[in-house]
Amino acid sequence: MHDYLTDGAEIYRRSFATIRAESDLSDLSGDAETVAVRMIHAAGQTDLAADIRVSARAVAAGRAALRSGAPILTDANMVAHGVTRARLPVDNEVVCLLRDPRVPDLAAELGTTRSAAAVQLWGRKLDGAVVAIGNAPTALFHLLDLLAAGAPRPAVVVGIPVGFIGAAESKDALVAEAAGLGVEYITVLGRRGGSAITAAALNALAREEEL
Ligand SMILES: C/C1=C2N=C(/C=C3N=C(/C(C)=C4\N[C@@](C)([C@@H]5N=C1[C@](C)(CCC(=O)O)[C@H]5CC(=O)O)[C@@](C)(CC(=O)O)[C@@H]4CCC(=O)O)[C@@](C)(CC(=O)O)[C@@H]\3CCC(=O)O)C(C)(C)[C@@H]/2CCC(=O)O
Repeated sequence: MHDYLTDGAEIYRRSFATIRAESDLSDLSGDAETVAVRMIHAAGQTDLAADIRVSARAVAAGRAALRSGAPILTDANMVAHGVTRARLPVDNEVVCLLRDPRVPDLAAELGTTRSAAAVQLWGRKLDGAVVAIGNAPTALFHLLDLLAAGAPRPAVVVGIPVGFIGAAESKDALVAEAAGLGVEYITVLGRRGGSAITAAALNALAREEEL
């Protein structure tokens, strides 16, 4: 028999104590810190803190949007499935259009990925929404292009795509362009990111709690 911890609450307690002991969270404000802690928890990497960037009003804007019933728009089904529905304040709609039947033709027409084409289909739903891009760099680039062209403003962009091709660049563009576009953001600079970290950030926005 292996000797290991089986009490879920105690696993969480020790986990968050370890994160707080090993992470330098000093650059993050109070509400950003609680979101960052959940992101670090999902990544299992305490040095993630150094790369996390949260714009000044991102957490407040995201929480207010969710309380007022805004939808969550995601690039990947993995992000959508990671949202803990019980944490959502008003049973907010969680939307991923990647499997919409219009997507393959639209992607071919636009000459881009299915992930980016699905973003195009968000349309007016973008207005005041909580956007979460956790997988596809092309989805984040396409969103920034749509916003620059005058698309409705989401309340916050949780933009944390992962990978080697375009991920760091798309997140640098988000940070550089957000103020000019009038959007709040939560991101992780560099190659790291992904659906789990993004879903964790959404779950932290969905319910305020001290960890
Ligand atoms: C280039 C792509 C990347 N995908 C990565 C990592 C993961 N992707 C997984 C899965 C299951 C999916 N990835 C797609 C989004 C698919 N991935 C791509 C694209 C080819 C292009 C996106 C882009 O570059 O912006 C993309 C297909 C598209 O046309 O948009 C997915 C839709 C593919 C599919 O199954 O059809 C699918 C998402 C399904 C869903 O959740 O809805 C992985 C689980 C990989 C695997 O299956 O082994 C993994 C998940 C990572 C995560 O945490 O989300 C990268 C690394 C992001 C990479 C982009 C950058 C790079 O460096 O290559």
